[in-house]
Amino acid sequence: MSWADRYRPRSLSELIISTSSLEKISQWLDQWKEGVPVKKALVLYGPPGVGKTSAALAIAHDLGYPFVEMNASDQRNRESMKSIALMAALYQDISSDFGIPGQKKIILIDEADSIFEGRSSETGGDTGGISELLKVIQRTSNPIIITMNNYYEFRRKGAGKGILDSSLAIEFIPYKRRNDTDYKSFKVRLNRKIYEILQAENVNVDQRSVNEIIEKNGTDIRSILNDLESLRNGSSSSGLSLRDSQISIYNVMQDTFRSGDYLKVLGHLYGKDFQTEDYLMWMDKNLPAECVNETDLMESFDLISCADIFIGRVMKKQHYAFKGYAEEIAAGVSFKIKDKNRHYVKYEFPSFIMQMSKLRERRNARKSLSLKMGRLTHMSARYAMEYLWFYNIMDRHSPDFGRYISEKLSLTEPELGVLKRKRL
Ligand SMILES: Nc1ncnc2c1ncn2[C@@H]1O[C@H](COP(=O)(O)OP(=O)(O)OP(=O)(O)O)[C@@H](O)[C@H]1O
Repeated sequence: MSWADRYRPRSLSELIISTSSLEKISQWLDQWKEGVPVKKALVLYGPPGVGKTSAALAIAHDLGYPFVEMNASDQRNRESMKSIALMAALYQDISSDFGIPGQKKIILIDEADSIFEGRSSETGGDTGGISELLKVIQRTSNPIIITMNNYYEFRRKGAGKGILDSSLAIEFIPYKRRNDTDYKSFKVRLNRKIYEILQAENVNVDQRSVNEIIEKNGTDIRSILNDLESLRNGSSSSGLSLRDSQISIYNVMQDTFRSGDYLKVLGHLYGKDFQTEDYLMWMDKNLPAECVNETDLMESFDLISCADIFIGRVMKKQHYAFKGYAEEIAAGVSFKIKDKNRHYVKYEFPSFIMQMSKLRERRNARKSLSLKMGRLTHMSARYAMEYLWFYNIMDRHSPDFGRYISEKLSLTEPELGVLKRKRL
């Protein structure tokens, strides 16, 4: 199943449409909950891939009605329209026979404008199907939803005008200008949807590539999702690829543990934009959870420690060519793990990196606190740093001191932590 199908909005609240369109649809739904409204048909029109069919399905879901669907491009003739009408009528009769009063169903006529395709103009392109549809609308007590691309073309032909006049028509994507607030909210919601899909699919694409895809496809969400998916499959026509985009440490690690494809992992490592030493730390932390076989675990750790030696040489001698050696050795873990773990493993953040970042934060807080205290007491930051122990004692013996200093110097949370000598 494609991403566009898998992530089709199920309810109206998940649909990315303008507030005014949503309001109109909601009002129409409310009317159906109370009885049979004057406008029994809802026409949703707009360019492809903007959510017309999804909206119809979401309406059926939200109303809790079953639906009968007819794709007009498949069966364009009078008979099929008749059978729809018959089914709708039958359904109600059966419902009332079984004592289920008022059970309605939605009749969906998808891509209605294709009913005219290839028809002669003598009858306005209509072979009877459209006039039959008009009759269904007039007689039915079921909600009818009609989707189409070209509203004005439809209106010009046969009974098209009659249908549109007796329906509530809503245009999809009526963004007038690019700085329109609806367009802005469309982009925010679209980005959120994309982010959620990428998370669920465990795929990492950088924002630049996402923006380019949105820019290229405009408001066609189906094409946007298709392009993103083809990026993942490596068959993108957009000129972008995951290589250009950021590949997360998480994905590379997963490929190292599970793909068994040494060259693929090496390719990721050459194009990565994270540090090799971070990659080694992540591997070190998560190897035990991934390896189900002790020998695999031992041999993999051996490779990681070997790679670490080369990273050490990079740091000591500033010999950056050794980084490549470290990567080639570490990627070897992909063929060391022979027994693949088939279960889901939640990777953990390496505690060392976390500890280091906390230490870095603490060091910076020490510096900035010393600078502030130095200014207050007319001494250098370096000198003030030597007296931090003293300020801490002052604070412990007189809580007012801490409060006073904190307010006077507008101390940040980490700086206050240093003053109070809070543990990391
Ligand atoms: N407004 C939207 N909100 C959320 N997802 C959308 C929206 N529009 C399209 N999509 C995504 O694109 C897919 C295709 O949308 P849909 O079939 O509803 O478009 P359409 O407007 O009916 O297109 P067409 O005119 O080609 O039939 C959906 O399954 C969904 O994943």
